[in-house]
Amino acid sequence: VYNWPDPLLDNIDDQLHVDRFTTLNVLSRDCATRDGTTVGAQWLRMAFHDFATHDIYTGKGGLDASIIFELDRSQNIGLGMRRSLVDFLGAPTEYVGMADIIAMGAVLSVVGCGGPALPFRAGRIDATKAGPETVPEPQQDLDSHIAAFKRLGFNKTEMIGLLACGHALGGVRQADFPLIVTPDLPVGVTFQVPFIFNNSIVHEYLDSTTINVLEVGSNISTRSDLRIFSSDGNVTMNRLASSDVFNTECTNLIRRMIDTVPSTVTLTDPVEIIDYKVQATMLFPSNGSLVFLATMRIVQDIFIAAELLRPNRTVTMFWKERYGTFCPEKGCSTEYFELDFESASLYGFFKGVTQFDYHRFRAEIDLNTSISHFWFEVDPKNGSAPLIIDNHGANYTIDQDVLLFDPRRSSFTKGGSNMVVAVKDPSGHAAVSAFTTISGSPLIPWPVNTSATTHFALDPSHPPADGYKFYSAPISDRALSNTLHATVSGKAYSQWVPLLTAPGV
Ligand code: HEM
Repeated sequence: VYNWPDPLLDNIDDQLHVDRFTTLNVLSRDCATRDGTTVGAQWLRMAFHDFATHDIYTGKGGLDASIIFELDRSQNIGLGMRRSLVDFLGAPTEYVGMADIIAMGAVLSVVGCGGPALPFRAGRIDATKAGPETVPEPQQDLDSHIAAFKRLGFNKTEMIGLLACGHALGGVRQADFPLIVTPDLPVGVTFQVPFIFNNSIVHEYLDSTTINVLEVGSNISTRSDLRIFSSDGNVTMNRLASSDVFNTECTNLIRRMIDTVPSTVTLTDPVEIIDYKVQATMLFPSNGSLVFLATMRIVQDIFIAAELLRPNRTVTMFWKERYGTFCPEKGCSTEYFELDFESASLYGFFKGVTQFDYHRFRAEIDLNTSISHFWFEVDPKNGSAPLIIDNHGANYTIDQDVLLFDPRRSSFTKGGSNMVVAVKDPSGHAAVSAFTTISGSPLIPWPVNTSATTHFALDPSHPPADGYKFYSAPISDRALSNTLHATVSGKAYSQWVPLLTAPGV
């Protein structure tokens, strides 16, 4: 169960289900073509090669993004690898690793090309170095492939299935494999004719109409698909000729592939859409009060402007004081000031959600009594009882009001931002820093995120106000997210800042 705050599940939920949250949904949509193949094919191959370093005997390797350190190997040749990493570059955060994004790429590639919506688990941990050189290669013989897949945790039947599922997308490029795609063949040879995820690969194999060079290429030693597909007398391929069986088995096999992680890693349960989700919270001092911003996202299963569908529904935010008494017994409250909505991703559609309604709240909080926790009441005004949304009874707790990101005093320019932080600190000598996750690295030639720690200084252009002192520091425009840290009067505080602005700032 998701409980707020949970930066990992929070972000994965958005990436998977909210169409415009990430470019990955947009890139993978309609099985978009690129480089003579499809974006989805490039992503799925990437996931396979990352997984292919696993070893069931040692429990090491698997979906761990070690591929980032393995790109110079001949077994990972291909433009698609680097292209995929560039696609994925902006998607990880301090809490979401590249390995989760590579796995998500496989899920989005299948669904984006018309295949089933695979369950997605989160929590993979990124490797810090290369894994073994163990990706199966087309010139190897059948016994080597059986042994390689056994080491990956897949028996012969499962190997045939996973290969048929994987080679439903994409093909072999002459530029990458000139000895396989020989000059008598077209420059790019696809594994199956339609550019969609279905079992044509199986039918074209069974009725000998295939153009897959790994089956019928003139170089016999690299006909690895043929050797594998025929290795059990076609029992598996005949079974996969049913498209229902193909979809069910591919769901299971590709899911197992992307869930193959080092034995030290524990994945979450499959990520489901969060029905009522608190987002974009910010608390900061402004003109004699504390401003508190929050968004309540509610899922919808009908695509229609929220006002038309729910003319009477009210959504109210409540909160209680941190110190003393100020609010009425049932809490201080406010209505939302804005309602907008976003379309669900294709993957979200598969889970029955079409759109998300965003109720934006902006509360003026009494400076002296501050805020300790908040919750919501959703009244459908249709005769059914109002619903209390309170983080499954635990309330949405604001753990401190000492160290706060101040979006109004911060300024954002093209070259980055001047981040201003408010600290309730009588001494004026707090040690304030930000741990920043940065997209890309100037030091390494492949796309990988890095991190940096920035130290803040008291900012004379923002004089003390409302009991707070203001510290500032420049933050790179490539910052993906920041976590603030401060030690005030010997006590450590931290605050995660995934967003630099929010509706209502
Ligand atoms: C014995 C096992 C396998 C061998 C020898 C093999 C070999 C190959 C080769 C030579 C290519 C061409 C790459 C290029 O031209 O750049 C390719 C492409 C591809 N492979 Fe495999 N593969 C194997 C298993 C798998 C598996 C298990 C999957 C996924 C589940 C997979 C997914 C893909 C995809 C999606 C492509 C197309 C990439 C594109 O079009 O950009 N392969 N494979």
